[in-house]
Amino acid sequence: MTNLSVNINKVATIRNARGGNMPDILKVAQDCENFGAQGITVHPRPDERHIKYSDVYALKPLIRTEFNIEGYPCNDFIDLVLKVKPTQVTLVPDAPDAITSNAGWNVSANFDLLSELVDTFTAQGIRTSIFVGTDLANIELAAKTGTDRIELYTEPYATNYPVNKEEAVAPFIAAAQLAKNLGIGVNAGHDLSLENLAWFSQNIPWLEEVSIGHALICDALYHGLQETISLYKACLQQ
Ligand SMILES: CC(=O)[C@@H](O)[C@H](O)COP(=O)(O)O
Ligand SMILES: NCC(=O)COP(=O)(O)O
Repeated sequence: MTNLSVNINKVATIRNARGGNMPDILKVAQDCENFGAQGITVHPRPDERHIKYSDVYALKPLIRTEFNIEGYPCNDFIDLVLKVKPTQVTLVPDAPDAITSNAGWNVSANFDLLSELVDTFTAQGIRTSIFVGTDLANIELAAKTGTDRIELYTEPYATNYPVNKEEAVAPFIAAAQLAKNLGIGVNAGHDLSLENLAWFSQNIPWLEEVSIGHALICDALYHGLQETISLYKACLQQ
């Protein structure tokens, strides 16, 4: 079974637009869980333009499912994760000014950093995941850091899906198969949507988790949050 983790960054973006507390992201996170989400993902960025560090602390005691914190491992982020102790930390190599995540790690160039971080978080009982593209040598190196999982960066899949869905998913099947053979779990995320999720899931049924935010929150404008979460979960059950 593949778990759906709802990324609530975009909900915080709407809240921050007016400086008040509407929508209440703590309530939204709890409602996502009540509506069937199996996890909540947040991706705090240094400028706190959506999820704020204070949100992450406030969410921790409320989350009953899996809590996944994603982000670039600057000192403040590492400190936050060690204090909050989420279920999972996903290490993402995005620059502080990135509009959104736009690449996976070059593991070779960051091997010592990633290995040390994996050790640090593992020692605190936090599951680790490293955000990567589909390059196979890079995934082999990621496994050598001792990470529990990788998260496949699916933006290239989402872009190519409307052009040729077989070709779009092929490198992701190979990458996920290699990770499975290496004994590490596979998560996926970025630009997954109601349009492209079912095909991805059918082709990689051993996927542990998808984290989805942007498209899911956009769909919720039309379907409502409860129905939207059901629709996404249905894509994972085909
Ligand atoms: C790692 C990843 O792909 C997502 O966490 C994405 O970066 C969401 O961040 P934004 O909500 O800032 O786009
Ligand atoms: N890890 C990916 C994520 O959390 C959500 O990405 P997106 O659906 O907002 O593109």
